[in-house]
Amino acid sequence: MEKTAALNASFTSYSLSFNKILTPKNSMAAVSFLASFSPRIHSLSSPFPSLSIKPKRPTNTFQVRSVAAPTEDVAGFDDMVSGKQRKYYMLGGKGGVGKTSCAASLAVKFANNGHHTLVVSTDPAHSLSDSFAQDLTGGMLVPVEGPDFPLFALEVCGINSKSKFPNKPGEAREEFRDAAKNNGGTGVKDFMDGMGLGMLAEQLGELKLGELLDTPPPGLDEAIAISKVMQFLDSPQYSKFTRIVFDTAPTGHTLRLLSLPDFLDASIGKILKLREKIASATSAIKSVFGQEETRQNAADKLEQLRERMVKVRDLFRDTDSTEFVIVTIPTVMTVSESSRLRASLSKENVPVRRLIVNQILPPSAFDCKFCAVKRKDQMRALDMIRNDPELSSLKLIQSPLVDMEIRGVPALKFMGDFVWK
Ligand SMILES: Nc1ncnc2c1ncn2[C@@H]1O[C@H](COP(=O)(O)OP(=O)(O)OP(=O)(O)O)[C@@H](O)[C@H]1O
Repeated sequence: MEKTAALNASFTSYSLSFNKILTPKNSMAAVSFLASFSPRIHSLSSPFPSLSIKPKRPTNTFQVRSVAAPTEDVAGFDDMVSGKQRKYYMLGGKGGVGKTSCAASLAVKFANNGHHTLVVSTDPAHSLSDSFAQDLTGGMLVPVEGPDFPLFALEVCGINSKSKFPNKPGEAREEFRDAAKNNGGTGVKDFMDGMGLGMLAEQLGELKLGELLDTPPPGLDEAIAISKVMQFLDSPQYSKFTRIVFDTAPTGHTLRLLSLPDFLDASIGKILKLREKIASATSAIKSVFGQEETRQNAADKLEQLRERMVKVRDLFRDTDSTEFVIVTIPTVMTVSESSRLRASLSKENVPVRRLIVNQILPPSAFDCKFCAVKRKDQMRALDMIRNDPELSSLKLIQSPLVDMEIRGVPALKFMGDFVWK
């Protein structure tokens, strides 16, 4: 009872703070612009109930159909929300394009449609707390206040986080470092160099172990975080979650994360094989590796790590339960990167169906010089999408640049209503 009252009070205060940002004047402008974007905007509930939503068609309107013609019909939000079997949505793209806002708005919409939802940030630089305007730090499940149905958030593996959650990056790295070191890391290489065992040392060198240990492959933290979240999700306590939304790290990390299992597969396999060889070489070298039991533990740890990475890769490839949504903005550079991301995801067999083009300039009858140039630029980028072999087949979701920061549950609901249709 107390909790409900607290939730309501908090929701009201969020609504109030949102209303403070959205003045009746700019809200009206935003709403009529949104109405011009799609006929379905009629159903959008304005943060100002007294304002009616009148669709009008300003001069500079982008036509969805003229931008991209998907080769296959991709179902809309109705399909994303239907069914109680668990589904995963990963949102990714270049830094700053609006991944977190889109992920958070999707999570709010799932929760408001009756799904127990979990939104997870695996981006080492989290912004879920900022996006929801609530403190969601701590590396544990935190209830998000505001949505109609339970929504939980989890920020994992922030580089500087003081997380209590057992997968902060320090631990992820230590886990990897320990496992690899016990199986023939740089210490062993130096030792063998000193003993004149050049050939074996060379073989170790080939594995680039020093590099691996000093700078663990980018994407490792995120991969370990995702794999641990998956471990939790297998437990009964988490079985209630039917929609899991991942706010992933910027493109580069995601790509490396996808190639990581293969990389680790090869490296770990080699490390384990080499360990056997070296272990039987001399008892002096054997002593470097410690007791048999310790070696076995370390070997098991490495093997577990490899298995978990493979699970993460399999999750990304599961067409029935998973979808990767690319978020971009209409600039040539960002669209080019999105195209490369799509190509890499296709190569890894990761299902992608939708492309969100965020921050499109609102239509206006009177453009200033700056806006006119900007609009032309955006048109060029949208044209690129239409002609891009990787992107043109995706369902295009156009999301307008709004004149306020998307922050807090009411704002995210507002955004969700025009992005997720
Ligand atoms: N359509 C939009 N209109 C106006 N502001 C937006 C829009 N989309 C996102 N923003 C704002 O842009 C900023 C960056 O958004 P967000 O944090 O969602 O991006 P991101 O891709 O997750 O960034 P990062 O890669 O740094 O995590 C935020 O201040 C957000 O409120």
